[in-house]
Amino acid sequence: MTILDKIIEEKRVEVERLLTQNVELRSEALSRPSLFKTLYEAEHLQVISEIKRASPSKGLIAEGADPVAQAEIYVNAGAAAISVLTDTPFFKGSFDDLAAVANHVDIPLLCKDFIIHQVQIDRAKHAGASIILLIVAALSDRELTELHAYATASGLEVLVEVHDAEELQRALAIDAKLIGVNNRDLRTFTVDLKRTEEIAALFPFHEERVLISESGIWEAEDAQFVSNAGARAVLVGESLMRSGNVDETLRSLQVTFSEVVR
Ligand SMILES: O=P(O)(O)OC[C@@H](O)[C@@H](O)c1c[nH]c2ccccc12
Repeated sequence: MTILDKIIEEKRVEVERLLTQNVELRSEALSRPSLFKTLYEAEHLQVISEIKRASPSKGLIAEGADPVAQAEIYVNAGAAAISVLTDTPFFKGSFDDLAAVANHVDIPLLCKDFIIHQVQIDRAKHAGASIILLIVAALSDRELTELHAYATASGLEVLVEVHDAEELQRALAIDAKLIGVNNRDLRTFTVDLKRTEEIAALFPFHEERVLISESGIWEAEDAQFVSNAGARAVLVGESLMRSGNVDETLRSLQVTFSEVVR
């Protein structure tokens, strides 16, 4: 059993609990700018900055981090959006972290979790997120289609995460606009930025879609590599959480675009 299977198993328990507890998850209409628009109109590589306390591959990263203080640094350093991990058992995040950040920043906000049921989408929106993540590898075609439609109808944007050519086709089949390549294999934890290059070679850049490169971005050179391949944004967690100068690290990643996306 892979770690992804274990996480999904845990999510099924979480969903059962949410459904039986009948938690009140109605929420107001959203008022955050569109991430798609922000990225599509950008003039240089954009950074989606993540609040990440721990991960199954790295263990503790920054357990005691203050998500609000971290988010404020991200905003001031020009982050296009903020991602907050909300899974507790494996990532030590929470919906309290997400809600706290939501109350302090007004840029696009991603609820980073393993979504397998609509009730999790309601919960993400309730906590103040404007974007949810759907991981193609964790979902059947039917689940992917239904959850994508449900989130979109709820007024949320959806980042659809892929790892190979077949998953890219599944993302395109549901007309995903924001497509993320995870450079980390969620089954083996191997990180390879060439994943972005491979997917970019198959990506329909002439259509109104945005390619985002996720994971394993540490320095400007990494950012430039995926930017040259055609990414409009990077999703960065660990290097920002560990940085002694978050502002400087984040600014250094906002490199120039390649011709591919112009
Ligand atoms: O810490 P990194 O290597 O910069 O990675 C950030 C982000 O891409 C990673 O946290 C991530 C990408 N997709 C995910 C899906 C679930 C959990 C986490 C992730």
